[in-house]
Amino acid sequence: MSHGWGYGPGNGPDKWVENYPIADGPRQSPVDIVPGEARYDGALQALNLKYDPGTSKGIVNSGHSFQVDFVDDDDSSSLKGGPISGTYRLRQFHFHWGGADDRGSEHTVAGTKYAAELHLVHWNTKYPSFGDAAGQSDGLAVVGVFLQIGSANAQLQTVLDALDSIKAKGQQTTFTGFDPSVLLPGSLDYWTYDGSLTTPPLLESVTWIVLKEPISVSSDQMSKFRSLLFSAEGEDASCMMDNYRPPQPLKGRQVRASFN
Ligand SMILES: CC[C@H](C)CCC(=O)Nc1ccc(S(N)(=O)=O)cc1
Ligand SMILES: [Zn+2]
Repeated sequence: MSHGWGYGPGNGPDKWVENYPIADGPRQSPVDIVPGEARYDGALQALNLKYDPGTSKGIVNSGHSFQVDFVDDDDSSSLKGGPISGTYRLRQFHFHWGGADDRGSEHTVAGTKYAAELHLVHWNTKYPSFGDAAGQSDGLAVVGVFLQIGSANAQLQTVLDALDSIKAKGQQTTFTGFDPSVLLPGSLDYWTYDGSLTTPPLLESVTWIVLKEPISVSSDQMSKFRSLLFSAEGEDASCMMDNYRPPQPLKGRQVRASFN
């Protein structure tokens, strides 16, 4: 069996460069966002997110996270405005989280780690498909939302209630009628910078849009994330947690802020 990438001591983020040399590239993600060093850019437009619950399709345990996949045959669920030009279609959303409430996010804010981070993955419709877009410098746009420990999040709970049926790697089930807008915070203020996928193949094709305001998640809800397995049915069970890549060097990149 191939010794695929993961988050363990033998195949984790420090080892990825062996099979994915771009791991040491010039525009890798995530990064530490230092608010005092982010430059306000008045030319940045407001985010224009339009999501149609009719496009949500299913939920799957990918073995690295779990994701909700969307029908992306038209612009029903799409992102416009913000730092991007044109229309980017929603493909999927997923999360990264820690083994304890003090860690789990990929981006950090002046060194602060959040308990988890939501990624809404969109692709540029100037390219024929997600796979094509993923290989282009302006191909993807990912909206990142921090999850901060606090009161239970009822909207998030509807997603967590589906996890019992996708406990092991490769398991999936239908997940229709879900509007991901309910997972967004009140403010759409954001930081933005040019980066990459945060897991292999680590392609440098992502315009990152990280929201400043976190959403809440309770400690009990975080335990639900950790009840998933990295492993497939019949394999030695290994709990899915700490599936985050630590911050990478900025290498001269500027993080811009949409707010003052
Ligand atoms: C060509 C197909 C594509 C590269 C492989 C499948 C895929 O979608 N990967 C992916 C998506 C998002 C992130 S993140 N964590 O949001 O940066 C990381 C990895
Ligand atoms: Zn992600």
